[in-house]
Amino acid sequence: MHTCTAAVVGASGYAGLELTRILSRHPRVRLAALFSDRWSDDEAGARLPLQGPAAALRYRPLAGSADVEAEVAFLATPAEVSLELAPRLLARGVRVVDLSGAFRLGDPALYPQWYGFAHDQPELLAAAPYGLPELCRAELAGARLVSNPGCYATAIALAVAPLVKSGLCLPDGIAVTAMSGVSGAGRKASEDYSFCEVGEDLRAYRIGRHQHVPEIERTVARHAGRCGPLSFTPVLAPIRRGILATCTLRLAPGASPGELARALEGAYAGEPFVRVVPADRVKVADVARTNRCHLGATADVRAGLAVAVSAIDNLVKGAAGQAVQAFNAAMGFDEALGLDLLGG
Ligand SMILES: NC(=O)C1=CN([C@@H]2O[C@H](COP(=O)(O)OP(=O)(O)OC[C@H]3O[C@@H](n4cnc5c(N)ncnc54)[C@H](OP(=O)(O)O)[C@@H]3O)[C@@H](O)[C@H]2O)C=CC1
Ligand SMILES: CC(=O)N[C@@H](CCC(=O)OP(=O)(O)O)C(=O)O
Repeated sequence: MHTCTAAVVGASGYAGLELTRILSRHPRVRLAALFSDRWSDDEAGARLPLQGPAAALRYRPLAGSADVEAEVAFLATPAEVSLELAPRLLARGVRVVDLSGAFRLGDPALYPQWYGFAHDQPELLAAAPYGLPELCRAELAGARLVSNPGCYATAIALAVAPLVKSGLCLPDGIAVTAMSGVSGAGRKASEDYSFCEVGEDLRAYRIGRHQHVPEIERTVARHAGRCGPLSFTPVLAPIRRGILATCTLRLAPGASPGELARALEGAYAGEPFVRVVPADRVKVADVARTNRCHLGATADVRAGLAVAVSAIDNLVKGAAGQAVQAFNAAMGFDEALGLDLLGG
């Protein structure tokens, strides 16, 4: 049975740590290299409670990552860093799963506005399959470059896309508010994310201009045929991890409340990581440290609106777990390999 050698770049970050944990226990993966500048030469076992051979690996500086001797590299790096690394690694025959937004939007013209940099890899951008297996599985088999979805985008697209596709909700006028734990911002040492600023507080940010807006619109449109401009308000919440997204959609004429939950159940029947539950039972605590998304929908008939609620762990289904799920799909492995130990 083939065992795939893997490297994690950005291994000292929150997503990189989670990837290291998951990959160190993946039955078809051997972790071969961990790249981190700040932890260069430290033993992985001294930073994380790892078991097995992964504990003896030493972090290596990112400068040497052109020499990645692994079949697959997981890039848990900022988007500009991934944009530079991915083509170099692909040219050396290394398969790449990128956790950043560098390859998510399809169109290079969108990058200056939403990510603040110009994109110089239009061919890779056009060709990179989107690593959200529940909605884009067909693209993933054999992929050499996987573009892993954003955390908010995962929670929101999984809730919204089937409701629009079913015709029960309209593609225009969708509005979403989603709260995220602070780990969503990465290991930033800035005042805004310090304990005293974040603790016991809630605040909205980047209203209507968050980088996941075009990603969500693209994913819903590809799955459901159309998605009008979507309004998104992210909110920073005083928890470590987890996202709760509340999505409001206009009900189509004649759509009945009971049909909404049935549309979600039909869309995700047989999916190991998506559970449909009553909308007021969707809880971050139930998905924390797992690769699951819990979601539900109900109708506010008086207002003519559907309300869909979705919860994920931003570091697992929103980042590292999803990356491993998409990697499994690309390799032809069972999608749950290495992820089942995180909790069923
Ligand atoms: N946190 C989350 O919930 C999610 C994150 N993502 C994406 O995954 C990627 C990693 O995120 P996350 O782990 O949160 O980020 P962190 O900030 O926690 O970690 C990023 C890591 O990348 C390395 N790095 C390499 N080059 C640079 C650079 N120029 N500037 C800063 N860091 C650099 C750093 O390691 P070192 O200094 O040791 O080399 C750092 O630890 C990002 O693209 C992020 O947008 C996606 C979905 C969810
Ligand atoms: C709380 C918080 O700050 N969250 C991050 C989510 C980052 C993410 O998912 O990633 P990409 O940068 O890869 O799109 C944000 O809003 O930017």
